[in-house]
Amino acid sequence: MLQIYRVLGRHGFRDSFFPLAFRSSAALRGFSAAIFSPPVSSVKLTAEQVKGPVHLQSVIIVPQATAFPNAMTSATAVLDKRIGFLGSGQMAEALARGLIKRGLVTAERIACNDPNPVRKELFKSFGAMPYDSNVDVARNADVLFVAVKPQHVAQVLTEVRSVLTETHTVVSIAAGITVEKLVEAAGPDAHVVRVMPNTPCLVGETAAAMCLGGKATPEDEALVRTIFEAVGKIYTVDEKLLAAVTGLSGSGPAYVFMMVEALADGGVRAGLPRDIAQALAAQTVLGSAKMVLETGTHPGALKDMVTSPAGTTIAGVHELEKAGVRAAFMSAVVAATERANQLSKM
Ligand SMILES: NC(=O)C1=CN([C@@H]2O[C@H](COP(=O)(O)OP(=O)(O)OC[C@H]3O[C@@H](n4cnc5c(N)ncnc54)[C@H](O)[C@@H]3O)[C@@H](O)[C@H]2O)C=CC1
Ligand SMILES: O=C(O)[C@@H]1CCC=N1
Repeated sequence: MLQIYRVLGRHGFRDSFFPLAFRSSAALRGFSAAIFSPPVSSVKLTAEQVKGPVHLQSVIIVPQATAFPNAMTSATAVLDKRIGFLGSGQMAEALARGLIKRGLVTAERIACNDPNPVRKELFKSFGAMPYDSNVDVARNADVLFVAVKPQHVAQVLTEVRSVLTETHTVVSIAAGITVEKLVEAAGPDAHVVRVMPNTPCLVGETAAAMCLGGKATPEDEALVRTIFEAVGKIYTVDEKLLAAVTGLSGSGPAYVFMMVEALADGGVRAGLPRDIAQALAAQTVLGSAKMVLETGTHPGALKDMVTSPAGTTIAGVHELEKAGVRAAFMSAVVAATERANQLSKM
């Protein structure tokens, strides 16, 4: 029977479970702060918990209070890798800040470059290390995020190609740039992972998907998973599905922000003060999303639970249906998906 050890949570850590094989393996080097309980072999593990040690091959657990006295949320691990950003724009900032906030990396282990000095100053302001060239970033990073606009991806990868080694994991977040193009620019030996994240990684709630390319290994995949699971959720998909991911979750925050803004406007129109209307709108979206995720109940059934016969909600729902709101959301996802497909052909 699989023997399970429990690593007791300390200083805000969640308890973790490890199969016996990992108790003495290299994967646990550095777990000096962890306390092992007696084996608890009867414990029921979720698939995620069993996968845990695999993800932890490149991390070291330390007590959060020692490592990150100012961390805003509890972290389970510190990544033993340096992170680099080629391009320090909106998405790079959201990811960098999210990773720091979650305590996965310390800011000084984040390298970045950008031709815009304002962006470099901004990264410097939260403790990251700006460099003068993309090559310098690559030399000072193990995980190298390509976070420029799609049309600049080939150029920046070609620039750093000569300094890439097999220890680099190159992660492109560019919409529509295929792994084939990434490998063409980075070289056939590059460990390439293509990810489509979204900006809520800033608050630890990204919805992302990835696929592997070039010489990328399961270790690269596990590493990228560790990074994105620190700031939300990530799924591995076939590359052909990444355009749809881009149309749904990559672009999706914009649709939801528009919805929150419009709901708040409706509240103001109905007489609420702006600040209360906006807070109620955002909290309603948050709570409803949580109900979908945590209950596993179909959203249609959850909607039915709100709509009383001849009540208020059905009157509102009727207006949404008359305006074609469902078709509008579907069309938005499809249009953004088509645009992502266009980008990959350019
Ligand atoms: N913004 C979003 O919500 C999401 C963006 N993405 C992808 O992330 C990538 C970046 O998007 P954003 O952050 O929104 O764009 P952005 O325009 O905010 O950031 C791109 C940055 O790259 C810099 N840059 C341009 N040429 C460069 C070079 N040669 N070397 C280094 N830096 C250079 C620009 O100065 C800019 O600051 C895009 O490929 C996009 O498809 C993916 C998912 C979501
Ligand atoms: O609008 C864009 O092209 C990027 C990709 C996904 C979200 N923003």
